Amino acid sequence: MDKTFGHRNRHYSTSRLVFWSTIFGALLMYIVFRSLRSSDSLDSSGSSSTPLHTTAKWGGKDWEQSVQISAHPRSGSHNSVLVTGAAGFVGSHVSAALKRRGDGVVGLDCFNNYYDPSLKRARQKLLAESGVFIIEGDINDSELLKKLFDLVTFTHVMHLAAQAGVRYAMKNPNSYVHSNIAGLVSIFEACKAANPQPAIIWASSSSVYGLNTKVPFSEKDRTDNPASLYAATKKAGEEIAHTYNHIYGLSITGLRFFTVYGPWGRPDMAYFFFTKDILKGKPITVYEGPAHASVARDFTFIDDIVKGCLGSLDSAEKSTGSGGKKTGPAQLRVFNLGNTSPVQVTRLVNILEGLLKVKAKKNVLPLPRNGDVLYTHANISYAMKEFGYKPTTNLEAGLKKFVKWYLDYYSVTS
Ligand SMILES: O=C(O)[C@H]1O[C@H](OP(=O)(O)OP(=O)(O)OC[C@H]2O[C@@H](n3ccc(=O)[nH]c3=O)[C@H](O)[C@@H]2O)[C@H](O)[C@@H](O)[C@@H]1O
Repeated sequence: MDKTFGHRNRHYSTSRLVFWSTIFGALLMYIVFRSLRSSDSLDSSGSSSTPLHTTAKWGGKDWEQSVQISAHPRSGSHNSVLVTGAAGFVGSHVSAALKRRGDGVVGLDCFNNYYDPSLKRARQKLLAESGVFIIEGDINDSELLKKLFDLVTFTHVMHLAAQAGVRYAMKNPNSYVHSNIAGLVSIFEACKAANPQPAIIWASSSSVYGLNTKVPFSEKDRTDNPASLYAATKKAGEEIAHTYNHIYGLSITGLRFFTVYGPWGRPDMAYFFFTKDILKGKPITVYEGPAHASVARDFTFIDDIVKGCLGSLDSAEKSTGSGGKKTGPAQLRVFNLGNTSPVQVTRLVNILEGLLKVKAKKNVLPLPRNGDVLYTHANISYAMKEFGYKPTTNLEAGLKKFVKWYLDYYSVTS
């Protein structure tokens, strides 16, 4: 009886083992499958993990040589610029423009999977062809930054690496703190310790104006009504800039970009995925404000933004610190870089329909409380006065260039 029971018991234990092994195996496969999926680019539902997947490859003799060659200015220029986020939308355009005019340029990018990394790789390839080397690494890697500043005397840091996107901040808040706050501090720390210290130009955002209703937005306006965590991290960045300027004598210029668009743009932005979805015949969601109020943006074309970035770099004064100590007051500026001509999102859709020759399937929905604001409009007189900033591309002309690029790029690679 005992034996039988014992045997039955053993049999029961074996089947229990098989049962639990199967469950455990299935669970393991599910976890592996999920982690593989999350290393793909962000899907439209925005499901993602924290932190975003990145790549880091640096160090060694060949690497050091590539950095130094890339940093070397051509005759006529004395600038060696570190561009963070160089494989990103604005970063790649700015790197190319700096290189074209003879500045030495070293890029830094973590190639994370917030959106399709193959687009970042394609930008990297183009930049490599024009002699810009992009380091694969994280702006939070202080060891890497130290090594870089030991290798090169940077005259400027164009800090464009960031966690972008207004609505995604609700899905992955920590990625904003990691890149836009911790990452910014890490860059400032490296710059403060460098000798001589570089001047810093960095990307803030029009979103710092948040729920302000007085338009056009001026740099003199208060910015203490952020509508998204993204905006709050950019606003925090502006305050952090103030302290590094005040304590260490770093020359710092913040640029408040207004909804930048154009060729090689960001797939997470509305104009980009509207184009994709309209071409596929998929419905798009167009937000509207209370009482059917139109939502509008001061859409700014990338070439105008590049001119603004170069203008602010060229007008930046030197930092005054040395050996981590301030020796005198240093420049601290914030500029709006917009188009100063807001356009309704419904109009943006009409322009795309015309360019793509496809009618959009529109779902009009009330603006969800997801960080979006109703309206943006830049007053650009300060940038105009300081370095002659003057945008010249309207939305029709800019979207025409974007659509041309989009059709070329995706028919070649897909
Ligand atoms: O100006 C800025 O500083 C910001 O501009 C953009 O943010 P946003 O203006 O929200 O750009 P999109 O996400 O492309 O949205 C553009 C417009 O389309 C609307 N939209 C967006 C998505 C959608 O499905 N439907 C829709 O109507 C939004 O409400 C918004 O009015 C960038 O994504 C931010 O990284 C940047 O900092």
